[in-house]
Amino acid sequence: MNALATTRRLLGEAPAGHTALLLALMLAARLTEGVGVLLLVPILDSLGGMASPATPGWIAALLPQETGFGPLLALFVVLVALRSALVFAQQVVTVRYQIQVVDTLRERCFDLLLRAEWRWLSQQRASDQANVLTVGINRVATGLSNLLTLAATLVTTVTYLGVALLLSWRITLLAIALGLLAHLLMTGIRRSAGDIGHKLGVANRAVQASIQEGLAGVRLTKILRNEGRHLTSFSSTVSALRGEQVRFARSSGATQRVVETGGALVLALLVYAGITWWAVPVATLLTLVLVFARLMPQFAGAQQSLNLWLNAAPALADLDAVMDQARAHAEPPHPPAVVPLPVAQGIELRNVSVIYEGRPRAALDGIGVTIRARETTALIGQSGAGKSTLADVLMALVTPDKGQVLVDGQPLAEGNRHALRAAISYVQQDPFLFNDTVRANLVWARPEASEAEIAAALSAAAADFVHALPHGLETTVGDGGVRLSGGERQRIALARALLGQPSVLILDEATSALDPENEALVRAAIRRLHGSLTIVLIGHRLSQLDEVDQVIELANGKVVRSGPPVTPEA
Ligand SMILES: Nc1ncnc2c1ncn2[C@@H]1O[C@H](COP(=O)(O)OP(=O)(O)OP(=O)(O)O)[C@@H](O)[C@H]1O
Repeated sequence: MNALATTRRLLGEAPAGHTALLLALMLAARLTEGVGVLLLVPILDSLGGMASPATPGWIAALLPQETGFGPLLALFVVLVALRSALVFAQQVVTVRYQIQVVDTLRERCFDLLLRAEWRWLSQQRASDQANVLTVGINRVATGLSNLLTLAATLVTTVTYLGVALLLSWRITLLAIALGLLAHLLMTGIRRSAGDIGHKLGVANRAVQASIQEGLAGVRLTKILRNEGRHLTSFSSTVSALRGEQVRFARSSGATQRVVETGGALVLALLVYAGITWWAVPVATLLTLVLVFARLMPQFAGAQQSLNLWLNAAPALADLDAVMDQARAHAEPPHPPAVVPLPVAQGIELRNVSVIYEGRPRAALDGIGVTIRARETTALIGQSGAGKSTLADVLMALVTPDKGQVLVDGQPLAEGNRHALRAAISYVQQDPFLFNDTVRANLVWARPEASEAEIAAALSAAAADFVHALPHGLETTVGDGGVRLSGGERQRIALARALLGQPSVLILDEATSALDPENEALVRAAIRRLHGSLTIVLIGHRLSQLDEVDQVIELANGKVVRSGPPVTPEA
């Protein structure tokens, strides 16, 4: 995406009224400033002592007859105060404008990601998405603020040039010609700003991934005593980022200094031309020098803003790419109030196949199984056999590439995916808990749950230990539940799943990481639930087959065994 398209895209995000107000404020502030500058000519004239009066006839005609030095100065101060008020209003509106555009973009991107198909999401790098939503969007904000500064600078430049044209068109045209030449000479610098911006995006993603993965795997890092290696790899990604930042600072700093020096040269040339070639009156020349002296930093600022904008533009392109992909993989929208499907008879997978992109082998290959209602089904198989994928199909998280899902004998309609999901609760091997209280973690499944329902769910999940915690239900569990043991986390996750009042409960390796005591507690809880709801137990092998009505064994994405459990010979 080039910078122009990016600009159009960003402005498209802003409410038109806001853009118009901002431009109107910029224009009014700059016009007031221009009038104030023009007023300097009669003020200088009124001081007397000038060789020849310079006030053009049209300015004199606008002023009351014989306006003295005092009233002219007072008018000047009023104009400066008015300009300050307008600039202040413009600054406030600019910040609001910027916040609104950036927050809208961030929220829309986050929403698109949350509503994307799980199959696509699971293949993305979460740290890249986090980077786009944090660092990337901040770069977009910086870019936008520079774009607005650029707009303000351009309005100021046009106003000043207008004032200068009114005073001396020859000097002004010479100044414009020199300015355009300088702009052309800086083409290379602008191109490099865009290029560095792109590299900064890559470097930022690497740093984010390094932080996220480093922190997520800190336990393993400690065990393997790999702290030093992690730090080295982190430092090298950071130093790559810093390298790009320094390159950019050097190129934009050089631009400023070149513009500053070139500016002095241009100013000297203009004064020389004004005095020796065109005999411009001193008051006019002094005012013009003031105008151009103020224009030089504006010009330098415009170059700087342009560079910063070009540098930030790739971040918006990255954001757009993520949003486009998420949009392309969006799940069908669901109605605001989802009524769970009853799942009174069961869920049947008929000849279901799932092939992940880039994988030579199907994760599920022509699967035909029925999960019967209010029975407990054990889904077993070696690692990679396809168990989790099958669970994802059952939960309507993954739509099969081939075959059908039938709920109570009816093919599952696209629009009913959320209704099926609402009927199912899922507990995974490493349950996810928010860094909040136990209560908040539980009611996440059903915000309207009563105290009695919470207590019943805790009891059914053998999680009554919660009442003995220092603050009971109000105890904070820490990041991901670190302040609880694995077994406690698992039982809270089970209680949360039960609080959702599911028809189907899927436990994905829910006990495999637990010690025998905790495993026995969770298993006993599951046993008590037998017959009251549909349960799917996922595991590599089934060490304890009690209360299991059906065993489905998968290997290489195919069903290799299905039927009642075989009781070992006594
Ligand atoms: N998001 C994904 N993208 C690409 N391939 C995937 C994805 N998820 C699973 N697979 C592949 O699909 C196959 C089945 O994986 P799945 O996770 O369903 O097996 P599993 O039986 O649950 O394994 P485990 O017991 O190790 O969790 C594997 O070859 C796996 O690598």
